[in-house]
Amino acid sequence: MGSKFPMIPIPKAQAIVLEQTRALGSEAVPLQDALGRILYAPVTSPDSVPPFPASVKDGYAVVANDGAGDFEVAGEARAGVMDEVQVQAGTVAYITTGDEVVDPSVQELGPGTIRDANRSMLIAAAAQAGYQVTDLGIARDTQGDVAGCLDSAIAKGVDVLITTGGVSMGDRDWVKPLLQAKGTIHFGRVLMKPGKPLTFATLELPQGRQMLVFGLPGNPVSSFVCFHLVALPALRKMAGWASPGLRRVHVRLANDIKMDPERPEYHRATLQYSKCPTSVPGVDASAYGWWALSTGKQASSRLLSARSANTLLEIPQTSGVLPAGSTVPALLIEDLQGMPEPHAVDP
Ligand SMILES: Nc1nc2c(c(=O)[nH]1)N[C@H]1C(S)=C(S)[C@@H](COP(=O)(O)OP(=O)(O)OC[C@H]3O[C@@H](n4cnc5c(N)ncnc54)[C@H](O)[C@@H]3O)O[C@H]1N2
Ligand code: MOO
Repeated sequence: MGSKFPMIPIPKAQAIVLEQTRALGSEAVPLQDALGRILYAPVTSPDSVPPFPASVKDGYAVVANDGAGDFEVAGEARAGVMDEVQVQAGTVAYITTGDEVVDPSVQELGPGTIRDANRSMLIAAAAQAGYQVTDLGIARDTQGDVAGCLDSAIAKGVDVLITTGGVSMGDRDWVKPLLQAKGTIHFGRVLMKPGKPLTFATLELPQGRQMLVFGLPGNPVSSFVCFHLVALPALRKMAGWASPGLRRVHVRLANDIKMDPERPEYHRATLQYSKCPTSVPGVDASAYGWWALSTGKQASSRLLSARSANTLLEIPQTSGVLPAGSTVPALLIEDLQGMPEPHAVDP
């Protein structure tokens, strides 16, 4: 029997998620924990900048009243008179599911077990977005264990819960049935590769609050792609970003890419500014440009396809091959500080 959830396109899934995501008021965090967070309200400095005559160095002088002004979080320490700052509120928790999944620190893998690749990856990705994630451990594939972990997220009153695994069609895939019993599933299948069984639900919490739940597929790459495409924009909106979607640029392919007639693919690639890093017919080998180099085989179990990936190429759902040299839309998932240096391909 097929899934009862309609397959929806990714832009629709993203729109549903953002519609359900609210800004949540403010919380105080120590200044040093405010990296990546958005100020809840403007902060005004009582001091002039610079706070003493330094015109030789700085090239200007101000009177005290001219020096006051609003600061982003990065400038907050200079704004002064505080060791805490009010930022947009929001809490996040994470649960791995799977009988076969074990803590990565185990010395030797037993038969039929696999180290948990998703937990550290997703907790780190949420940390990059400014959230310290509560780790709720590993739930076994039993109704009781998954329900127990969901209940502890509810008891903690977290605003966002991210889970991996247990969202497909097996009789031990408990995430969807439990979310349906405890809340509302907004979608349970998305037309995307990888990540088809991606699930999004909302659960009502006391005092009119709600918890957003992202049931990401267990395959490590599927969870990585789904996190960036669907959960990250929600975290950004909750954090106060006015425009929380991934930034799209247009780049040229350095490799041929085979397309899939069944699903649009989010192909992991490294975007770099360089001469063309491969030999592409008709391309001037001495000219610089923005090139996307595929990370190789894109199987959803091959986490190496995420290594060095700073972009997801939006490969259309159709048959045939997109030849190297074609221009494609690309979603940025990292800053570009780590991209290969141009001179690395131009000694
Ligand atoms: N009848 C159907 N079966 C499946 C469908 C379908 O449409 N109909 N879709 C397939 C697709 S596509 C995906 S993606 C998977 C996702 O299923 P689950 O979310 O239930 O994932 P699991 O079965 O729990 O795990 C999949 C795979 O990944 C490994 N895994 C899981 N968690 C981790 C982890 N934390 N660290 C490392 N590896 C992990 C797990 O061992 C499995 O090998 O469903 C298909 N099935
Ligand atoms: O949609 Mo699944 O993520 O292809 O393996």
